[in-house]
Amino acid sequence: MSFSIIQHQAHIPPQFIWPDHERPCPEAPPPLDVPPIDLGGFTSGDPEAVANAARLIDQACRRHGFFLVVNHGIDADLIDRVHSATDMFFSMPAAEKEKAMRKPGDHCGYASSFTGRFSSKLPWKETLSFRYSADPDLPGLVENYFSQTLGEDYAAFGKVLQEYCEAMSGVCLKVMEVLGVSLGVGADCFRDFFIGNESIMRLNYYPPCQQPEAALGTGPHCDPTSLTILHQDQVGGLEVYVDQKWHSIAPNPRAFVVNIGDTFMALSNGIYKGCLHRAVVNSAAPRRSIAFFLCPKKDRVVSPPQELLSQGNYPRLYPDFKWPALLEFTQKHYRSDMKTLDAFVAWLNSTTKSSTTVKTQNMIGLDEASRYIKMKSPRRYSAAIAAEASHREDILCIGYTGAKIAKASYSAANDGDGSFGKEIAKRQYKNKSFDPAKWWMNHGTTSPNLRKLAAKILGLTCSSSACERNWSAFEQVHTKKRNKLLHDRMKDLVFVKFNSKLRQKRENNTRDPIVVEDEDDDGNEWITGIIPNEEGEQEQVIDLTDVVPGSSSQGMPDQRKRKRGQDNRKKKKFFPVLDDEEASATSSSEDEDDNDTIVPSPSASNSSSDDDL
Ligand SMILES: C=C1C[C@]23C[C@H]1CC[C@H]2[C@]1(C)CCC[C@@](C)(C(=O)O)[C@H]1[C@@H]3C(=O)O
Ligand SMILES: O=C(O)CCC(=O)C(=O)O
Ligand SMILES: [Fe+2]
Repeated sequence: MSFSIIQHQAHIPPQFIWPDHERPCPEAPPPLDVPPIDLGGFTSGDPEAVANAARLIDQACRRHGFFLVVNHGIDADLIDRVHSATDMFFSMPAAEKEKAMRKPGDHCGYASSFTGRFSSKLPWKETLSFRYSADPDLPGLVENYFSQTLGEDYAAFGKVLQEYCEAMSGVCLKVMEVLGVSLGVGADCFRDFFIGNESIMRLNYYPPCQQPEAALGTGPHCDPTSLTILHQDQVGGLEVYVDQKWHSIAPNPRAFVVNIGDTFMALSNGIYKGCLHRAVVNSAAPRRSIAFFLCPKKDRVVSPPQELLSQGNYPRLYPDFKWPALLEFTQKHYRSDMKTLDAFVAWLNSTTKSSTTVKTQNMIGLDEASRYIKMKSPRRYSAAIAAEASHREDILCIGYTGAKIAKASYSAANDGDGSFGKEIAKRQYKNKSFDPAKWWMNHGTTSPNLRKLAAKILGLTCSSSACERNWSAFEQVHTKKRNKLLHDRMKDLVFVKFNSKLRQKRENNTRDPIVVEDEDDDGNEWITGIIPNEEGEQEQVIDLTDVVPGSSSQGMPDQRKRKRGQDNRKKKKFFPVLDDEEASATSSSEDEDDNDTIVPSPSASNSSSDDDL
């Protein structure tokens, strides 16, 4: 679909028509008050200029993430040459532009109206995107792209854009210094993170549209990248959504419009925000904007600096990730909008459950939480680690909530708040073996709601091993051949088996817990009460009446003799619990059972899948 045709049509194709609630405002929106950051002043090192720049950028980024950069030092002539080159490219015949056609799943190349990419709400624009790398080992990446993709006739075009990208990379690093100072982590912190950045340059061309009230040049979105440096021409059309309404950002040829992207929002642990913005079109004149999207090197892990977290900006809002994963998500799985980062995190969690391609070291809010927990309370730490190991948001939240509770109790106990401040509360808090749930039940009266929550969460078992052992006992009772036991009987058998083993362990306390004994249970004689002795003839039944609740002597199988092969396994106490008919029912299959491999006692290796946790 070529704009050279549709841009003159009174009625635009339906795919370009946006739903009413997303259409441009009928009236021109009010201008957004974006502070001009004097980059030259900051760079001069003048304390007042530095402080002023940091203050203004902090205010803007905590609110909407947009600001202007002035006194940036970029040659106005260079900017003009880029706009001219942009005009030249988009005025070429479609066939020429299509030599650089974007390939599906790739963010580079020429795209027109995005017909091949989205089925509705198509943006009214043509774009040309390409990679830039600040890596000194990759000089001239932009220049080469143009020569190789469009031919040597475009070498000069590529040279201009290469020079512009290098200038943009420099401006970004300077802005990162200001952001570092404003967040109190130092000028080098974020700057160093983006050294050698592998960024994206995009030329936007918005043709005139005969139904501008129903179309959008670029739909509402937050940039998934780290920082965007945008230079728009004098036509205007950029709008930002702040305080529940759209605002315009007036063109200013001497200023770059800069905004925080999702990746930097994650880097700042949500302190600085990416913001919803869009581009509207008009029926009279084409509009151009040039966007440089700063992205970190592909191997950089996007994780807030420790200095930020130790300042108490905690818990973690986003897990660790690498930019290529987010980029792939926007190119192959999700159309960037205002929820891209949240959708990405959910996607990340689901993919990390099935693969380890993405480091799962920091799940949602947990890494710092579990570090805190470990420092304060090993038991809570184990809850968090179990949660982390389980990849389960609900348990993750417990881990994270556990940390908050740990933090609350720690500060309360130390600040001497109410019931928390009693000597016994402090003493028991310092006692690491004291049960945290009991601590809260004893001393949480000052905050009853938190006490209830704490008791629930800190009282949770943080591992499933007890359940696993029980399920293993179940597997030894319910076999493929003994599968007709009634539900209650089944429960009783598992109860007796599980507890008889516990009793054996307790009685047989000489057992070295390290040595894993061959804990076979002799083909389940414990169920029928038929126990082979050393010679294999004498069979003996032990009356359970006083041991197993609900069993009755008449239910006990009487003595039966049965020839057995020499059985030199250790004689063990087992408790017959089947009544006669069931015993006979199983005894016929019992012989078959004998050739079942004896199921080993539940082992730690019985790892459960996530689903079981
Ligand atoms: C990584 C990117 C994806 C987009 C280009 C860069 C940064 C901004 C993204 C985008 C412009 C946000 C709005 C939707 C989008 C599809 C577009 O209109 O072009 C986005 C870009 C893209 O996915 O190509
Ligand atoms: O063209 C504009 O003014 C904004 C474009 C934009 O937001 C983008 O390309 O991400
Ligand atoms: Fe954008």
